[in-house]
Amino acid sequence: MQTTRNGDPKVLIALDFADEQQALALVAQLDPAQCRLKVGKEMFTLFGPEFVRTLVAKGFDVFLDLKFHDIPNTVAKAVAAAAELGVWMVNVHASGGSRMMEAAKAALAPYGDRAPLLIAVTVLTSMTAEELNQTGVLRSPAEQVLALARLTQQAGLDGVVCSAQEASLLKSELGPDFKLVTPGIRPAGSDAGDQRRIMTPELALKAGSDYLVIGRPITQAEDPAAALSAINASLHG
Ligand SMILES: O=c1ccn([C@@H]2O[C@H](COP(=O)(O)O)[C@@H](O)[C@H]2O)c(=O)[nH]1
Repeated sequence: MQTTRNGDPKVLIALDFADEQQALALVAQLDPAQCRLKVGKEMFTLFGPEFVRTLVAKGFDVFLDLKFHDIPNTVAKAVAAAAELGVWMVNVHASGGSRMMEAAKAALAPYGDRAPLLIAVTVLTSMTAEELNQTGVLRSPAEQVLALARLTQQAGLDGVVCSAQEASLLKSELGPDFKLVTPGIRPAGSDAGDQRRIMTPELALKAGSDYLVIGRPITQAEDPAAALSAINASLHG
């Protein structure tokens, strides 16, 4: 598993921008010891691997959030390509199944200590119980998250993406070392937007989240660096 030069900042800032220069202007105000960065589908599709390499070269730990979901051979090759970029974390969808997750894990073995953390998405934090039911899953979000997290742990991955609302359940069922990465984080008073299973940063950390994914509450703030500092202060307080 990749060792990091930056300590262990808890906040992963979701860089969801259509304009690369706007994203880089924000990054210029940030310190790799205070946050990590997440690159998702929008920026990767627009600006490709070179954008990821730029962030890595600036000394940031990068979570490449492309949520791979495909046949085992394809996903294995995709996570190996992510490892080549030098990212700190990469993810797949747990609903791709055990064989797919095991293939992804095996593809990272040659990277040894340089391998990124490999985690799996359970139930998207934007989904309600009703929306989950519409996909044919009749369990509650918490039950489905736990079932997929167990499958992920059995496949040998490092952790899952879930909402902070499931964090205490997962920590008690799966143990302290299994990493919980939680989007849907909203400081008190901020707009939920399309997120549904949300929690404040302080409560998420107390509930057992290892890493908090925070996008718009920081990136759309009048002063993003100040918004990050306030969140970090609330976590240490
Ligand atoms: O279940 C999930 C998985 C991924 N995400 C991603 O996290 C960020 C959240 O951004 P906000 O602006 O804080 O809502 C975004 O990039 C999503 O693609 C998620 O929200 N939920």
